[in-house]
Amino acid sequence: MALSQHLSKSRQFLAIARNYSAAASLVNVEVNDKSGVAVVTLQRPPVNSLNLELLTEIKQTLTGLEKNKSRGAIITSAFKTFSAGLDILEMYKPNPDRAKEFWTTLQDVWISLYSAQFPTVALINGPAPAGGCLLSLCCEYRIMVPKAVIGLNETQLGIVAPSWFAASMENVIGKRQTELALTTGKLFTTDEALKVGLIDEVVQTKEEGLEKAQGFIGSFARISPFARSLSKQTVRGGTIRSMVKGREADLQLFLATIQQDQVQKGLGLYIEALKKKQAA
Ligand SMILES: CC/C=C\C/C=C\CCC/C=C/CC(=O)SCCNC(=O)CCNC(=O)[C@H](O)C(C)(C)COP(=O)(O)OP(=O)(O)OC[C@H]1O[C@@H](n2cnc3c(N)ncnc32)[C@H](O)[C@@H]1OP(=O)(O)O
Repeated sequence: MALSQHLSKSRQFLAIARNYSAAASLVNVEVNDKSGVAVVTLQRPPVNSLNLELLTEIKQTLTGLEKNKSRGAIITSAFKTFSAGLDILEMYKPNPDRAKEFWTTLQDVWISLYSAQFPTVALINGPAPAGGCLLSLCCEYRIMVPKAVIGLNETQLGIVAPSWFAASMENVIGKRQTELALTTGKLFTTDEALKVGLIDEVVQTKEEGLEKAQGFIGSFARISPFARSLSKQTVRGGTIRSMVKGREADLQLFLATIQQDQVQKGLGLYIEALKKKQAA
């Protein structure tokens, strides 16, 4: 499709996305007029913790981008935190039906973002623990600001990162580093993340990050989108197939795990600690 035609379609999507954003407003989508690349900004205050509503909007946004054959997407945050990960309140004293929908929607978001046909970049403009890190690991390229942290720190909450969280990290930094990171619940500083390959670039500001992200996506201008996306599928297909095959068992494991007394106690203490931190 010619770029002008494509941009016209993108603008239509933007209009729809804006209308949608106006109604719900947890995700803002802006399509760059020149490049056709969508900047997807998470905006659930205060820390973009991923609750059912935010995950649902992310899922709908990704579906819209895929339908409109997006040229690319940059995922970032409107706040100083990229994302605080899963909303702990979705797992603490949960309503079983909501918990089921919550986890299923998280799985859907992972599948859509991990297998997106268009190029994806995470512009990590602040801390990205646990589910925040997972979102960025689904992308093809990660750009991060200094003085932030990123990692799958689940063990520090007394819970275990599911196998597809671990696989997402392993595909980026390898088995050895993933095992060390997961068993300790390590949160990498920006410098450490760069060293281990968990992120690709460090930028000083979000604006610089947006330019770099556009540059990364622009680097595919002369590559056939068909060949590009099939190559991505070749590399990621095994991980996606195994997640999809195991998703019902994964859901049941999640529901059973969060009902355990020990897990509930741990989550309760963690919530208290977060609140005390703010009061101090
Ligand atoms: C094999 C096993 C299979 C299945 C297993 C089953 C289950 C396990 C799977 C579970 C996977 C979980 C993945 C996750 O994502 S868990 C969430 C982990 N997140 C964190 O540990 C981050 C916690 N937050 C922070 O460290 C800081 O908030 C942060 C650095 C992000 C920002 O710091 P800042 O100083 O800017 O803000 P705060 O004052 O700390 O926070 C502001 C308010 O936001 C609340 N908050 C923060 N994080 C969360 C969160 N994740 N969920 C809900 N609420 C959160 C915080 O309490 C403050 O609230 P108020 O006091 O203002 O009410």
